[in-house]
Amino acid sequence: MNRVLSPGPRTGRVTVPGSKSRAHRLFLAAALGRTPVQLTCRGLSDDLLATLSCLEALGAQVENLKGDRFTLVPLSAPPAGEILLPCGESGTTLRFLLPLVGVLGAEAVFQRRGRLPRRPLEPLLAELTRHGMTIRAQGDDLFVRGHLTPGDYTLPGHISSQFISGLLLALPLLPGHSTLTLTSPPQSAPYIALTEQVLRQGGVKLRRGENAYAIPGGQGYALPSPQVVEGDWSAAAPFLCIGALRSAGVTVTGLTLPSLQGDSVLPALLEKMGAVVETSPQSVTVRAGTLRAITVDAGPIPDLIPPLCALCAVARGESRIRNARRLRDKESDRLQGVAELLNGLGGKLTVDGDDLRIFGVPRLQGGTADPRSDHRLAMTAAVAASACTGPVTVLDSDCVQKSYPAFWADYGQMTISR
Ligand SMILES: O=C(O)C1=C[C@@H](OP(=O)(O)O)[C@@H](O)[C@H](O)C1
Ligand SMILES: C=C(OP(=O)(O)O)C(=O)O
Repeated sequence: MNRVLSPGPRTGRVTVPGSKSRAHRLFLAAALGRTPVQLTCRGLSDDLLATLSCLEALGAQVENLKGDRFTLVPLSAPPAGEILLPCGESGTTLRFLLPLVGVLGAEAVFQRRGRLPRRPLEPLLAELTRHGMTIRAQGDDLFVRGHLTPGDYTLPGHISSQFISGLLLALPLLPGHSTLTLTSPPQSAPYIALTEQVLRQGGVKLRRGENAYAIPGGQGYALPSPQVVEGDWSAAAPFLCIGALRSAGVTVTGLTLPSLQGDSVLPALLEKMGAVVETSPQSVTVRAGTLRAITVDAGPIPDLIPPLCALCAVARGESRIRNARRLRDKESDRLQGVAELLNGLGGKLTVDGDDLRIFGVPRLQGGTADPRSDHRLAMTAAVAASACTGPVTVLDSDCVQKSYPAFWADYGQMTISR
């Protein structure tokens, strides 16, 4: 559905959904444990529902679903025969479940939608194949069988941290000792820290050396119950950026500080740009200041970059987003996509190799924004509308379902304050 956004700065208060990254990991750890875990996660998104559907297909059970709360009953043995795993467009679901299916020795078909079949997977597939699994692509589906064996695994660190997280979650369940060596320094490193946090909470041990892990086998998950998933800093980002455009500001609740989520660095980045930030244990409020350009390394915070670019588009001076090549491998080519989307609304952005250069202008004009079916680009258009003089038409705005189904409802509740 196309959606027309009125121009102008917004003010209001928003409660964000539970962290998608933390929830994926907790759901897996719960499904692989011995006793049921009660989970509360505000605003389950399509990606999280995909993970839950796959875990159910593998034999776990979702029980007593009431609003945002449910009980996950662990899987014992996966059902015999070919199991269909509907991953939707979720990279995390696919990359985390591939090695786990090998641990379970299940025969499965990973179903991929949207851009997912074209996102990077090769290095992970090569390691899984080298360690006992058979993987065959047919159209958008991946046919997988075989038992994963313990041993020495090697992965590049700079393509997707999800390859690394997937192996770290699965290898401790194998009967023997494994190692995982990274051949290049990890990007998206905070996401690996989130994985290590859930492993610790599940009582799973591993030793981290420099770019290598030693992973004892024969372990199992024992996640304490209940678990309440903390708020999602990536989902909060568009609203916090909108707050920086108006002195009345925006308050976001449901977040935790400090948090291991890499995107929790946003308040510090906004302060550096000149916004006024107040944090309390319950909320974060961002208000306008005189916005100035910033230079940011996209490596640890890829999902923050699109909404931040909308703010940089109207900050004084030239902003630089460095090391942003991996933005090309997300639900869309976000490097090109964010530049074209904001330029279409009156911004001045250029892609310069792996960097983005953003030349701040006083106001954006508005127009049509094509998010390329990418939720983070659709939310970026919503930030941009707050800095526009004319309306913004967002094409295919429902793509926000991937991470934040209530996004437009929450956005619509803010008031436009001129
Ligand atoms: O592990 C995770 O939860 C994620 C890791 C990041 O991907 P990459 O490691 O591919 O950068 C991030 O962009 C994605 O939205 C979620
Ligand atoms: C890239 C994302 O998710 P995934 O890799 O899980 O598809 C995202 O949510 O921005």
